[in-house]
Amino acid sequence: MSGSPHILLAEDDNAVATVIQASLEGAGYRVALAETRAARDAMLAGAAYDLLITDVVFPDGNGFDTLADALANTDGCSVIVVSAQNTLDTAIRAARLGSYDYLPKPFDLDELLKTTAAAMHREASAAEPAQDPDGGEQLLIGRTPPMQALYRVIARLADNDLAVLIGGESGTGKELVARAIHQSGQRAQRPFVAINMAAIPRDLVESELFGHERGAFTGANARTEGRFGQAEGGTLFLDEIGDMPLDAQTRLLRVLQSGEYSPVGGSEVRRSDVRIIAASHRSLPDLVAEGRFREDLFYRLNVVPVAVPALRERRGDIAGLCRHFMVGAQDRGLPAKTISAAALKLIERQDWPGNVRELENFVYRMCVLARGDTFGVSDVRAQFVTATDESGGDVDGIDGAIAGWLADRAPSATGALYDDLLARIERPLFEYVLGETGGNQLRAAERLGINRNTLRKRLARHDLP
Ligand SMILES: Nc1ncnc2c1ncn2[C@@H]1O[C@H](COP(=O)(O)OP(=O)(O)OP(=O)(O)O)[C@@H](O)[C@H]1O
Repeated sequence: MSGSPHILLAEDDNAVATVIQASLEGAGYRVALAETRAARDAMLAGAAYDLLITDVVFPDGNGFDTLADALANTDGCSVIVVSAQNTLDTAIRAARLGSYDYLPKPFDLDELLKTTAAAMHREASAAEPAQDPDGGEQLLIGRTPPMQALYRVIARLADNDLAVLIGGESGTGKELVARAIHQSGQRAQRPFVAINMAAIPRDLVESELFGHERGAFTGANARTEGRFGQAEGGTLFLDEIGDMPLDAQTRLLRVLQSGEYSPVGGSEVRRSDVRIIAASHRSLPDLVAEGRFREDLFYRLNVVPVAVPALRERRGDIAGLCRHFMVGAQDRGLPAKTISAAALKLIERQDWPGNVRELENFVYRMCVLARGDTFGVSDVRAQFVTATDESGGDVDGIDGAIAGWLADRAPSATGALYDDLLARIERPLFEYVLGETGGNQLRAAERLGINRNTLRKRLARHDLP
């Protein structure tokens, strides 16, 4: 076995280490084990490994803090980071350290084996360890697999200037993703400038983007700097790019190709150094097919497509987002509240067609309107009813009502749920049908499809006439 690749596995949890070690050895690798950060760093200095698979949180400190130094002494050892700290910051720190990949825990052993095999065969040039940044403010909340996938893409975009096109439904967080790409990259200290194409009158788009000289058009009383100028050295975020008029698209394409632009009404040529991130909630290929978006501009912007998942595809993030927005509510001067576990379950079942923005507004509304310090199921349901009335659609329906009823009950309560729920449903059902038949029990029984005597007995049980 001495010729097979040698892996150092740094993992303080014995059970996890045993499983990973067995799986790697089963695939033919030699595996050495380090249970602390200090042991890991000492072993890296003392022997040559082809690959380090390392956890992040160790009893003797954060595994990232010493990793760059420890790797500097190795002969280009590849790294796979495995961590339960599933934040964007972890993905970015892993990428910055030149790690081959980052696997959020829990992960699939097959996935680890695939990543290990790929890391063994990768090009040596991919291993340039970069500076390890300090963890910044956490912008994006979410730890579900779709968010992990998104973090990995963002981390890979941090150290280059490739154009990015962000897709995703309205309110999913596209602008936040653009900010995260900016903040985690080398332009972080330079401006991030956002412009929403849908919000600018057609005639003003070019002057908004490139600025104008005094007197360039009626009303241009002073010289202004456009967004390209404001974003110089940083990132320009073009939101709702699908709404950009065709002539402005042509101009933008020219600027992206040449790296130069002139203000409207001016002849001075300026060089531009901005990273372009565009976003659209509409499908740009569809707009291209309809002749409303230039195909060449689409390809220029779509160098790296990034898809932001809808909230209903990551319901597991809803609780964390709710807590995040409840803290945010206090920053906005709204009352501090907590939320019951049952109410959270109800919120998690919603579809949230307006995505995170709708959830955020919902939480703020609850903070203002709910009585008491804790939102309960009834508070949440009352707000859903309001939302249904506002949208004219069925937000929750009978499934939601049953979920809410169940959520009010202790999970350990057993034995009577079925009868209790039927009794709860029977009363309004009977009342409604008897109302329709003017109190005629025979016709009500026919409509209900049950025996008249059965109906009579049940009515007596509910004290209904
Ligand atoms: N993952 C997230 N963590 C925390 N807040 C989020 C997250 N995603 C979205 N938000 C919040 O939801 C709101 C909407 O996000 P954002 O404006 O980025 O969405 P968008 O996809 O750009 O929307 P639109 O398509 O309408 O422009 C913002 O207040 C943002 O802060």
